[in-house]
Amino acid sequence: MPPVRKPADPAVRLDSVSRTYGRGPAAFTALREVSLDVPRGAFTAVMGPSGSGKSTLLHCAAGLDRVGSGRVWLGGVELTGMGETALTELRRERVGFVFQAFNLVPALTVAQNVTLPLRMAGVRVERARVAQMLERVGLAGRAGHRPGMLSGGQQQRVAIARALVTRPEVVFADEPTGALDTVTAREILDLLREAADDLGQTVVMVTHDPVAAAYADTVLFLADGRIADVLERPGADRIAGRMTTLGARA
Ligand SMILES: Nc1ncnc2c1ncn2[C@@H]1O[C@H](COP(=O)(O)OP(=O)(O)OP(=O)(O)O)[C@@H](O)[C@H]1O
Repeated sequence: MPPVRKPADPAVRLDSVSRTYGRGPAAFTALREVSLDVPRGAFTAVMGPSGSGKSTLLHCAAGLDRVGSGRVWLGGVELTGMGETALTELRRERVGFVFQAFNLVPALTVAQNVTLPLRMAGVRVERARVAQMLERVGLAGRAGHRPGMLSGGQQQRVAIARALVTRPEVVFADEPTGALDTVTAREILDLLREAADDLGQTVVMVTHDPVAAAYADTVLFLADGRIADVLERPGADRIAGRMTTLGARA
């Protein structure tokens, strides 16, 4: 009899996740029984009207926020019920983050910013690996510069190198192009796309921009805290059209 192959664990799994902010009459349910699997090595975009729960979904999946009910796994490890210390460690070692505001440490050089997660995790820093990461994001000559000497797009490249350097289970990007001009935004999206294609890096990105979402393999649409639709490899026009029917201005 052929061996039974167990399907590979998804990079992220949410099982019937709900999240309510506040209590009593002021309570607001931002996620309502959301279930999804994010496949490994894929680039997934999360779209939806303002307030539909995109950031809440990302924070719950990344272990930055606690769910009210339901269960969350990251790389086969269940986050739900994990203690704060274990969660912090897991985020440090298995998750990469890219934010709209770059979030670099201004007093540190580019190379020091990139190696920060490794040093915090007590992992020996391989110089060659850092050089390789800076090369990948097009900043080979900038290792000794401070973030203040770089453009916004260059700072976001540093943030991407920092997110990739630990070879995390997932890179979560929250509006990574929100503060950038169109041309620079495309360059950042190319880097995220290449991380998935060349490194097999799982990427989950929240965005408002249909053109940005069109770089992803899969686009999830949220509306009122629920998954309203999932499109595979849609073009920007189709994404914009779907957003319009969800009541958003795309
Ligand atoms: N800490 C909080 N306390 C109370 N309500 C919150 C909190 N965080 C988010 N919310 C509410 O939950 C809902 C979903 O918020 P969330 O930030 O996940 O939406 P979003 O889709 O990311 O929105 P946007 O596109 O505007 O960033 C919103 O109505 C928001 O006001």
